[in-house]
Amino acid sequence: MLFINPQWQGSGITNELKAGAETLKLFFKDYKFKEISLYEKDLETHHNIIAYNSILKQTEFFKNEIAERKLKKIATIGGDCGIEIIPISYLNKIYNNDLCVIWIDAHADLNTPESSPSKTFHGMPLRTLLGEGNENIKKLLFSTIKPQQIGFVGLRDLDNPEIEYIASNNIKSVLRCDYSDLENTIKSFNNVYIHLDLDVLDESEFKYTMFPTSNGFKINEVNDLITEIKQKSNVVGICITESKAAKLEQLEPIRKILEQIII
Ligand SMILES: NC(=[NH2+])NCCC[C@H](N)C(=O)O
Repeated sequence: MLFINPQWQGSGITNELKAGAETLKLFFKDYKFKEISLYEKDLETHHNIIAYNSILKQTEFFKNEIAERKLKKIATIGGDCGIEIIPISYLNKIYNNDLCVIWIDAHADLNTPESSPSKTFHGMPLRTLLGEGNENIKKLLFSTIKPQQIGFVGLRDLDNPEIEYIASNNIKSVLRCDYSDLENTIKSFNNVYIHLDLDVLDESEFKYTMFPTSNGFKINEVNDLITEIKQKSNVVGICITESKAAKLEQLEPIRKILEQIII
C-alpha cells in the first residue's frame, strides 16, 4: 500500500514540502495511493516542538489510516521525516521487533525536544521511535524500537547530543553507500525497513530538499544500494522524505529512486 503524507509542519515554518508532496502526487498519478489529510492549524510551539498540536493531529490521522488496514508492507512518500514514527512503529509491532531500520539520511533525527537546536519535529522521529520524547506523541506509537535495530548510512550533519547518543548506544553508522558495510546488521533480522531522506544526496545531484549539502551520495549509488537491499532481504517498508521539488521535471533525475518505493 502506498501512502502520500504531505506533512510539512515537522520541517519548521515554511511549507515547501507541501508543494513537494503535490509534485510527487503527480509523479505517482498512475499508482493507487492514499493521501493523508493535512491539519494546518495550531502551528505554535509547545513542549519544545514547533507546530506541536498540528503534528499530534497529523500523526493521529496517519495512525488511523494504518490501524484500520491489516497491512504487511507499507510504502510512504513524504512530507517530512517526522511521518516515519507511524509506519516504522506499526511494522516493528507486527514483525515482533524483527525489523532492521536502514536510515539513509544526512541527519540522524535523534534529537529530543530539549536537545533539538531547531525545535522542528523532523529532527526527532528516530529518538521518538526509540522511546524518548514527548509523551503524547509517544502514546500514538504502535511500538518502540531498540538502538541495535538501526543502521545509519551517510550521516554528515549531526548535533553533538546525537553524536553522543550514537556512540553510547553503539549504533551502526556507515559512511560509504555500500551494501557490504551493512550486510551484518541487515542479516541479523528477517525484515528490513528503508528510510531515505533525499538530503543524503549531494546537492549537485538533487538540490530540492530542505537541507541540500555537499559531500553527499550520488543518485546511482543510492539507487544501487536500495536495489541490493531489496534483492537480498525482505523489505517490508520504505519511505522517501523531504522533497520540495515543485515541478515534475525536477524529479526526473531521481526517477529510478522514486520508483523503488514500489515494494
Ligand atoms: N529530517 C531532517 N531533515 N532533519 C534535519 C534535522 C536538523 C537538526 N539536526 C535538527 O534537529 O534540527
